[in-house]
Amino acid sequence: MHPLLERLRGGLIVSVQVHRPDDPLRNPDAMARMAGAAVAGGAAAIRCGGIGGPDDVRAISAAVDVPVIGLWKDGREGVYITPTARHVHEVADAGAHIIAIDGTRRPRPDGRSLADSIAAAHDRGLVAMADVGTRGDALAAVAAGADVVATTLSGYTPDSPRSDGGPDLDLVRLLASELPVPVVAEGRYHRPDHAAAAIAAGAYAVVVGTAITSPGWLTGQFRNALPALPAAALVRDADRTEADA
Ligand SMILES: CC(=O)N[C@H](C=O)[C@@H](O)[C@H](O)[C@H](O)COP(=O)(O)O
Repeated sequence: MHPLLERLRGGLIVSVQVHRPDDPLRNPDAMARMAGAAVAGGAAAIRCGGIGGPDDVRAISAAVDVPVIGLWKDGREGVYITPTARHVHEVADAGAHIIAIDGTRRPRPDGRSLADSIAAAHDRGLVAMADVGTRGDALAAVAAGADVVATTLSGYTPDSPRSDGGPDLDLVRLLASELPVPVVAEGRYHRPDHAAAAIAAGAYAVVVGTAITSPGWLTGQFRNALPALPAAALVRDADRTEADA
C-alpha cells in the first residue's frame, strides 16, 4: 500500500468545498482557512477542489501539512469530478497528493477511459482515488488501476438511487469485504455516529464534508428545527403596500 494511504487508516477526512458559484465562501483563501481549522480539529486529510478546482487545491496544499486529496468539478451533468486526464494533471500541478476521479463506467467528456485518467495520476507519482456509485463501478475501477475506492457517488448516478437520504453503509460493507484496495466511506455522513458506523462497516477512512464545512447547510438544520414563523412575519417586500414603506 502507498505510504500516504497508511496515514489515513481509521481517520476522518474533511471535504472542504463550496457547491454553488454564488457561495460567499467561494474563495481559495477562505477554503484554505477552513481546511486549517479542520486540521486543527483532527482531520487526517483534506479533500478539496470542487468547483474551485486547482485554485482551491493550490491554496489548501500550501496551508496544511496533512495529505491533500484534490479534485476538480468541471460541469454539472454526467462525469464531472476530475473528468479527464487533463484535469488530473492540473490538479496534480496544484499540489494534490491523491487525485479523486469519477470512477463510474459512464462516458467521459473526452471519450477516453478511467484507466487513462488513473495512468495520468500514476505518471505523476500520485495515488488515484476512484469515486464510485455501485459495486459494478468499484470492480471496474480496481481493474482500471484505482489505488483506493470511495463511495462518493452512491445516490448521485442513475443506477444508484438514493434510498433515504442517509449514507450508503451497505455499499461500504459490501466493498470492504470484496475489494483488494482500501474503501473510503463518503457521501451524506452528517453525524458523528454515521462516521463511526462507516468504520464499523469496514471503511478504511470516512469523508465528511457538508456537515462540517457548510455553514449554510448547518444554519438550515437549526432553522428547520424551529417552529414555522407566523404567516404575518413572512410578508415579503413585494407584498408591502406604499403605506408600509
Ligand atoms: C456527489 C458529489 O459531487 N460529491 C462531492 C465530491 O467531492 C461533494 O460535493 C461532497 O460534498 C463530498 O462528497 C462529501 O460529501 P458530503 O458533503 O455529503 O459529506
